[in-house]
Amino acid sequence: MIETESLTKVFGDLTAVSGVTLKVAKGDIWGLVGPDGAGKTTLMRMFCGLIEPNSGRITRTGDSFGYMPQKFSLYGDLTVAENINFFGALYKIDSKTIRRRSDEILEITDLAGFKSRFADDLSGGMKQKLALTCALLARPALLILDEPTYGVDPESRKEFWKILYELNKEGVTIVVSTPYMDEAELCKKVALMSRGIIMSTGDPGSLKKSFPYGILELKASARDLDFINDLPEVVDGDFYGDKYHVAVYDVEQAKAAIINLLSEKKVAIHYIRQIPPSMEDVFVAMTKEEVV
Ligand SMILES: Nc1ncnc2c1ncn2[C@@H]1O[C@H](COP(=O)(O)OP(=O)(O)OP(=O)(O)O)[C@@H](O)[C@H]1O
Repeated sequence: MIETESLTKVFGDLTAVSGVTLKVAKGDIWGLVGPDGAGKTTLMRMFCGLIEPNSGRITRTGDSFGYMPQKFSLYGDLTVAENINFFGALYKIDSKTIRRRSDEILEITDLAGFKSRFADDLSGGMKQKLALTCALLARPALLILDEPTYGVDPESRKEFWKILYELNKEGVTIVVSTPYMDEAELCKKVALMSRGIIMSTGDPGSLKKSFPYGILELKASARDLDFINDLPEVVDGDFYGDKYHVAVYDVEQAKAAIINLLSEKKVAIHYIRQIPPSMEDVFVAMTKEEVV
């Protein structure tokens, strides 16, 4: 539904999107995953035709798409129903159709009981659901969502993703950007983006499978373990909560080297074990490779 070739967008001396070639197929839940400033919003704006690339090519098939920008402007002093009517009118949908469609969508998004509540009085998660409801009014075959769950609590994020899955089952192709790695796991296909570049694309399962390093999880008595990164056996190490994840070339060799080093430094090891890589492990290691 979207295909790009060597898409590049420059702002002054900053290349926000650099030579991006990708394909979003019909039926995808396609996730654009990367940290703040990676270039996700800029790329999505080009998907929507809101900004022009400096070079490269983009084609989007199908004429209907819904877009939920990162900063969606709901009207706080209008109710849920009034916001829906307002956006429906913007899409030039007649009021009877708006009512019918919004009733259906509000059922899916679980907002049916809140029609007369002012948008300002909704929780963050509910606001996002209302924004999604508005983006869905035109019944788009393609939905482009820019960080729809940013800053939303974990429970509401889960609910939001459930809705995305339902919509996808009904045939809506979904393009969604997120800085959250746990959400990357939920996509059918992901593109990992850092500093304007797409580092890798694929389904989360195969990205993890083709990950070239082993991951060791370590719990030890020290708060600072970054000296482990100096070992030649180690690709990269970082804290994940109270555990330390270390990407390594060879699991057994690295394990022995780490145990040795920690014993020299008199740091007690609670445990060290190999674990399967998460999307976050894959992303972090790829970002490091890119810097090197
Ligand atoms: N209109 C603009 N003019 C100048 N610089 C811009 C403009 N839009 C984006 N940028 C810069 O381009 C880079 C990528 O920004 P973009 O918003 O696309 O990233 P992002 O991945 O969506 O991150 P975020 O979640 O913070 O929005 C950033 O360094 C940003 O400051």
